[in-house]
Amino acid sequence: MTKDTPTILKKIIDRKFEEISQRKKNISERDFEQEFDRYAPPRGFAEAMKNKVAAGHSAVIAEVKKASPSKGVLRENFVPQQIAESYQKGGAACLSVLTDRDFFQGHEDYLIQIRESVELPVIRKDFLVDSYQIAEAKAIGADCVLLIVAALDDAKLKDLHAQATEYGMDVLIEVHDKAEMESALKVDNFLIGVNNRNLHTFDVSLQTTIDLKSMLPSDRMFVTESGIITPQDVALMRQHDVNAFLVGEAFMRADEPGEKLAELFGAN
Ligand SMILES: O=P(O)(O)OC[C@@H](O)[C@@H](O)c1c[nH]c2ccccc12
Repeated sequence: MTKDTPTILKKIIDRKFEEISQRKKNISERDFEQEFDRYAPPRGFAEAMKNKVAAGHSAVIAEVKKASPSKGVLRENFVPQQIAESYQKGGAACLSVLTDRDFFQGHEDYLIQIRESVELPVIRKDFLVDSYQIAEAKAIGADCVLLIVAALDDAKLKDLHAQATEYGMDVLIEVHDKAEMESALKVDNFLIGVNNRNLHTFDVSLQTTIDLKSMLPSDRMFVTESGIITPQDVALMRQHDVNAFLVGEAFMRADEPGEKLAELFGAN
């Protein structure tokens, strides 16, 4: 890959800006504001994570994701509410719902449906780069939003974080390397996710978590994200004192996603 080759992340973000400008023609940020109370009150996402850990369990964010750019379709039999109910039974702390349509075959409606069918807090998983999308997340009932440092400069990260917080949502700030971790730590936020997948190349290595773990002050929660597939992966993360996880693929490929969750994490 040369310096000028557009990375996967860059392609996704270019498309996001197009999507946002199209959506703005139909619905304004003001329109979203009218909807803010529809799904109130927000469910404490960070609180649910903390409670699991305080009770001596792993805190698992279980992801509802039909497809990904690197793996294609992960699950043919995709019924969002069924998956969410299965996760709730299996002991998930929180749910993650992909809303990106073009690359992950997600939808905002999945988040709405899921939040109506379970009691768990839900994060809107998307590539959020504009205040419009934060307002949209609030309007569809998201309890938390993902902010990806690789997609934002420091000023934008700070602004979107402030906006989400003002709306009463929690934030998961995602990083992949030391420089991004430094940016993330400039923001006063509890949940810091380390994505083991490089969003430019989509290569995955759990070593990313191991390398960045010591940078996080103990008053924050470290969430390891992506590439957790086997009991050995879980054991390796626990050896490094990581007890919060974000898992998608391993669950989505299982017939009963929640049973797979209980099998991978239940022993603890
Ligand atoms: O399916 P996996 O490898 O268990 O990964 C889940 C989650 O971490 C991954 O979907 C993810 C992490 N950060 C993202 C940002 C955008 C889209 C997706 C993601």
